Formats: sequence, structure tokens, C-alpha cells
Amino acid sequence: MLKIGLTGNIGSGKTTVAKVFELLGVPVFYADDEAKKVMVTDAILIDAIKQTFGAESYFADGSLNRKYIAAIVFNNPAELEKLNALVHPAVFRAFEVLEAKAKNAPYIIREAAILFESGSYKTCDRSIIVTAPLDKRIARVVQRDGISVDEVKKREGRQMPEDEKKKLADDVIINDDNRLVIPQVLALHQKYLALAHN
Ligand SMILES: CC(C)(COP(=O)(O)OP(=O)(O)OC[C@H]1O[C@@H](n2cnc3c(N)ncnc32)[C@H](O)[C@@H]1O)[C@@H](O)C(=O)NCCC(=O)NCCS
Ligand SMILES: Nc1ncnc2c1ncn2[C@@H]1O[C@H](COP(=O)(O)OP(=O)(O)OP(=O)(O)O)[C@@H](O)[C@H]1O
Repeated sequence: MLKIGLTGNIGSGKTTVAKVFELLGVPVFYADDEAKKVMVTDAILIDAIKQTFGAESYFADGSLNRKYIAAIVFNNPAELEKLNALVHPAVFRAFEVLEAKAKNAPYIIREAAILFESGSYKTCDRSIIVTAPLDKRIARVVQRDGISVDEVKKREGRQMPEDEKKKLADDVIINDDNRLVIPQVLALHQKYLALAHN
């Protein structure tokens, strides 16, 4: 089973691309979803987050105070590093369990916003980056999440620049509204099936 990492900077469309792979029957695992799950279910992790960022990190019903944490970590790289160091090992473990269940698939996709920043691309056989111009990405996220242009720029500023990621990635999907995405995904699907069967 091949492991393919799928990434892209904020608003690039990586989740949209991942959904197309899912439609083709490819098992897709989302780091973001796993992070959201473990941050409210893993008692040791919850405790560590409260110790590090304060009890306000969680609401009384046990849900994560996302706005509170986002305000801390996206304004301070050292704080983001602390959060990543707490959350990412738990996400990695969750992936291992999920991927073991999909071992009969020719290939699986691991979707992660920070595949390159976290180094987890090294545990994949190949990687894809989804790209789009910054102004398009900002407009998409403002529309999707209702957050300000400044907030999107702050998050983008915490991610490795797209150009650097392009150098590290094996494959690129261009999602700039000028090129169709589905044919690009289909071409990669054929390529990965061929690689998996060789
Ligand atoms: C800080 C948190 C609470 C903010 O939550 P919020 O609902 O506002 O944002 P959401 O999780 O939907 O993320 C939106 C986008 O922000 C960017 N982003 C999120 N986490 C990170 C990160 N650690 N580093 C850089 N960018 C990030 C990504 O482009 C992501 O798709 C949340 O992002 C979080 O818990 N992040 C740490 C876990 C993590 O790294 N998740 C992302 C991939 S593993
Ligand atoms: N080609 C496109 N044309 C128009 N809208 C698009 C296109 N691709 C993605 N979008 C929209 O842009 C928004 C961002 O896409 P998506 O959520 O897939 O990006 P992402 O890379 O996963 O973002 P994030 O890092 O913020 O999670 C979504 O609302 C999505 O529907």
C-alpha cells in the first residue's frame, strides 16, 4: 500500500481535492479531523493543553475553545510550536491505526495542512501539493469561514511558502480556477495505481 501525502497552504483546495480521491474509492485520512477528535477525547492531551494554554482552552461542556487557542498560537510561533508538539504525535498515532485497517487498498491519501512543516511527508511514499494564488486562497477562506483577510494572512504566514513546498512535492495539482481539478486528480489516480501494481 502506497502512502500519498496531500497538502496545500490555507485555502488551496486540498480538502476539495481529497474529496475527489474519496469519490474514486481511495481511503483518505484527514489530519485536521483527527486533530479535532484527539483534542477532545485524549485525556492526557487535554490535560497538557490546559496546563500549557490555561483552563480557558476548553468550555465547560468539554469542547475546544478554538477562537481562544487560535488567538494565542497564530500570534506567536513559539506557542504554535508548543501546540503542534502536543497534538501531532497523537494525530500520527491515530493515522497509524486507521491506515492499518486500509492495508488492502492500492494506495491511501493522508491529507494534512502541515505535511512538510511537521516532517510527516517523510513517512509517505509520495506527496502532492495543491496550489492556488494567494489572493484566491484568501478570498475562499474569508468566504468559507467568515474570518478577516488579516487572520487568513496570519495563518498563511505560519506555513511554509508555497514555492518551497513545490520543490519538496512529487506532484502538483493547480487549483487556480483556470484549470479543471478532476482531470488532474484522475491522471494522478492512474499513476498511483500503476505504481502500486508494480
Ligand atoms: C488552532 C486551532 C484550534 C484553530 O481552530 P480553527 O477552527 O480556527 O481552524 P481550523 O482547525 O479549521 O484550521 C484552519 C486552517 O488553519 C491552518 N492551520 C491549522 N493548524 C495549523 C498549524 N498547526 N500550523 C499552521 N497552520 C495551521 C490550516 O490551513 C487549516 O486548514 C486549530 O487549528 C488547531 O487545533 N490546530 C492545531 C492542530 C493542527 O495542527 N491541525 C491542522 C493539521 S494537523
Ligand atoms: N476551484 C475552486 N473554485 C471555487 N471554489 C473552490 C475551488 N477549490 C476550492 N474552493 C472552495 O474554497 C474553499 C477552500 O477549499 P478547501 O476547504 O478545500 O481548502 P483547504 O486547502 O482544505 O483549506 P484550509 O487549509 O483552510 O483547510 C472551500 O470553501 C472550497 O469549496
